[in-house]
Amino acid sequence: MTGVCAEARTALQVNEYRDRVAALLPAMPVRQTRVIDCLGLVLAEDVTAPISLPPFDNSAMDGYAVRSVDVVGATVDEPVVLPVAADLPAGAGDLQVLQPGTAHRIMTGAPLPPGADAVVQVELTDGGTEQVRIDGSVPPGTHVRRTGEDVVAGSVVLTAGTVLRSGHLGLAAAVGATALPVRRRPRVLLLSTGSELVPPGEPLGPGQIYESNGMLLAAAVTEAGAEPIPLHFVPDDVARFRETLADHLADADLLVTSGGVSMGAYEVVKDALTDQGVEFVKVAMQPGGPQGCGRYQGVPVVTLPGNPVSTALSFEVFVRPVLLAAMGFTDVARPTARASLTAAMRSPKGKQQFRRGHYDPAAGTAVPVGGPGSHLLASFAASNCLIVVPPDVTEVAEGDEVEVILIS
Ligand SMILES: Nc1nc2c(c(=O)[nH]1)N[C@H]1C(S)=C(S)[C@@H](COP(=O)(O)OP(=O)(O)OC[C@H]3O[C@@H](n4cnc5c(N)ncnc54)[C@H](O)[C@@H]3O)O[C@H]1N2
Ligand code: MOO
Repeated sequence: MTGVCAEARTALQVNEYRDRVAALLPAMPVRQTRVIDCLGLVLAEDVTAPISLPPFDNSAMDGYAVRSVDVVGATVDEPVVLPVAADLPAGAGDLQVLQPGTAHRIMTGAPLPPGADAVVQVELTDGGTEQVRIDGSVPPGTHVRRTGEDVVAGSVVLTAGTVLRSGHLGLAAAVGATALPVRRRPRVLLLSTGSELVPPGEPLGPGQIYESNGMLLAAAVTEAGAEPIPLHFVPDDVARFRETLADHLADADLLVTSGGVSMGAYEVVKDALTDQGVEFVKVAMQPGGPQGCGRYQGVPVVTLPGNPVSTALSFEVFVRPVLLAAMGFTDVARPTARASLTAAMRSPKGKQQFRRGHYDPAAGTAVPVGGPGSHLLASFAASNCLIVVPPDVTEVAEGDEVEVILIS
């Protein structure tokens, strides 16, 4: 009992440990990055449009460019007939002036010829190519898209801090940008540990399990917008652990390991990194109690506990916010909600519990999914929220209001 009490006293609170991890990773440098590679990243500087959009007055319809005065009073019964003096497909560059009393056949997106002030859409005509019969009048400006109506050259089109979505990237391309200033994605070295691990695809021997934390973490790093460098796994062998990292540390912004951090006899991560700049601690949370962080050979390290849900949750609570902050996101927290719990739950005293659940926004309920065990990966996968039970709460009754963190 003495050890447990001592541990409870020395355990860090979730926020304290989160701050320690957060201090490890600096903001990533800003790089001009190919537009296609910027999806989901934060724009680091304002972007100014070198051109207007549209860049020139052009037609919004397939039809005929005219002077509106030339078609005043045109109707089906009393049409106006004009000679067609030019044909303007989209991309036409060499424009003749539209002479009074003539029409130019024009396609959507083609530049409006000088002298024209309106477009008659083809449906109001006989579609002629030598001359055209126009069955309706059009006021000036009809079906004309004006220069700069959308964007004026020299104006800011994308503001620093924007999280770049498809529309923003389309706009960047529309004003001719090939690269945008964004913070580089952190490169995250991932190494799992455990002599029981076997890669999926191979037969399982006695006592063996498939390695899954590496897959989960690589996907979670990608989901966060960072770049995983998966080193897969090593057995519980300190020399192998160090050798495997040796060639890759120089390329990494962060090393994330899983397993080997608890109290057993073969804690490879703890053995390899203790007194090497990494401190191992207990955090007052469940799952995810045993943790470690620091720097190994100058590289920020976060060592996650090996149980699959512990790994997943520890990444969620400690690593994901740090990656987002390093990429320039200001809002790094997941959305939360208040919900009515549909079944009673117990929680260990002094620990912040993150139970897996299903949040139903319409009903305002949180349904616990599976039990508290940190091996219950299927329950985690079936969840869309984490139900938070604060450290000072040991029992929550059915119908009690709880905080949920929305993770998907
Ligand atoms: N005497 C104590 N034992 C344990 C304590 C403790 O405080 N005292 N803490 C428990 C808690 S809580 C956790 S969490 C685990 C953390 O242990 P490790 O980080 O050392 O993890 P391992 O022992 O290596 O593995 C735990 C568990 O997870 C499985 N595992 C590990 N890596 C993977 C992987 N890459 N893919 C799939 N599954 C993995 C492993 O087989 C074990 O079943 O310690 C408790 N023990
Ligand atoms: O704290 Mo461990 O991470 O529950 O299973």
